[in-house]
Amino acid sequence: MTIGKIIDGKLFAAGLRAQVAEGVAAFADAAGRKPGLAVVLVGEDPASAVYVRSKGKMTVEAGMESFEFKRPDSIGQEDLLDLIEELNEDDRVDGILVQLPLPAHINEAAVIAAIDPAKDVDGFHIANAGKLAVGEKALVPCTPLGCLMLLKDELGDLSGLEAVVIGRSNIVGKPMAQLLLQESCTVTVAHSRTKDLASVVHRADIVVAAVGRPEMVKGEWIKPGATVIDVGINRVPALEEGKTRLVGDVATAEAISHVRAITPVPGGVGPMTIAVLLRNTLVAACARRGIAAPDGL
Ligand SMILES: NC(=O)C1=CN([C@@H]2O[C@H](COP(=O)(O)OP(=O)(O)OC[C@H]3O[C@@H](n4cnc5c(N)ncnc54)[C@H](OP(=O)(O)O)[C@@H]3O)[C@@H](O)[C@H]2O)C=CC1
Ligand SMILES: Nc1nc(=O)c2c([nH]1)NC[C@@H]1CN(c3ccc(C(=O)N[C@@H](CCC(=O)O)C(=O)O)cc3)C=[N+]21
Ligand SMILES: [Mg+2]
Repeated sequence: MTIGKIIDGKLFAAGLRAQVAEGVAAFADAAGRKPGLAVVLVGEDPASAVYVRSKGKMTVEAGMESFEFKRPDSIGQEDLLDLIEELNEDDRVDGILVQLPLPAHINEAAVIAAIDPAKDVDGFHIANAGKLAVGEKALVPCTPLGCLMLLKDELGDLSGLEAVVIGRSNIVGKPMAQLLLQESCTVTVAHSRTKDLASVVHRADIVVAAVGRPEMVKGEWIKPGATVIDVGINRVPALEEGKTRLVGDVATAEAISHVRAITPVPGGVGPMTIAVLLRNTLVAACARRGIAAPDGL
């Protein structure tokens, strides 16, 4: 039995952040100011608050300006749209991220549509999603772009490979499929209505699991030698009373003996998402100022 490689997303992300920091310094020299990222958090969800704090810390560590806006659950849609309008007009702000999900009384699509596409560092605006779909230069969603970077680092050229993406959300599954298609993979997108998911997954040289179901993808589903990217972040009860732990969408302990390589949870895709967010903020800042973005980002 061979054991596959564990892809160190945390290490790769640290390298990317260091590269971004160099680009940030060059931008600041040329523009006379730092790139700025505004993060908007609505409500009190403790997990979201943790992510936002960690994003803010890493933004500052990369040499960028971090602006945080916390608003109560009770905020009205109009007030939220007014805040976004202010951020659109603020020249110190190059990137705007509105933490999702939003409370049920707020129309998420309307909020995303209000963000200036040039500042849409999540790549969720229809203008960016459309550009990605037709192959034009766009701000690309952070999580799938981070997954693609890990895949290219592990596999090199992806062309001709069978890729199966499990999940079809606008923020992970769909843009992931677009990116893999652009790399000339043969792409299948599976979802909750897919029949016989196990056999669909068994065709794949590349599996990207973005479902939100703890350890749903079983080891024996994986074709021997496939590369597996586990996007899932699921909090489950730990052995110790009252504690929780994070697991992905893949049963990693089983899968490890089938794969060529696999991302762990934690320490895989999650840190890449934040590093790519900083990368996108630098790219957006450069584009807004007409400054060339550093190569190889
Ligand atoms: N690491 C990171 O940085 C990030 C991690 N995540 C994590 O990734 C996971 C997915 O996130 P997201 O895309 O937002 O989730 P969504 O809930 O928006 O989408 C989940 C997708 O999985 C599909 N699905 C649900 N059940 C099954 C099933 N039994 N078999 C096959 N497909 C199924 C759904 O199908 P259908 O469309 O038919 O309902 C849907 O397309 C979550 O665990 C989330 O926490 C998300 C963002 C960033
Ligand atoms: N507008 C918007 N953009 C997002 O990109 C966005 C969002 N909303 N809402 C929530 C999801 C989730 N997400 C994660 C980012 C980092 C980790 C991450 O760093 N995870 C660590 C572990 C963190 C922990 O221990 O809890 C890891 O996997 O190693 C996870 C999840 C971004 N999201
Ligand atoms: Mg909503």
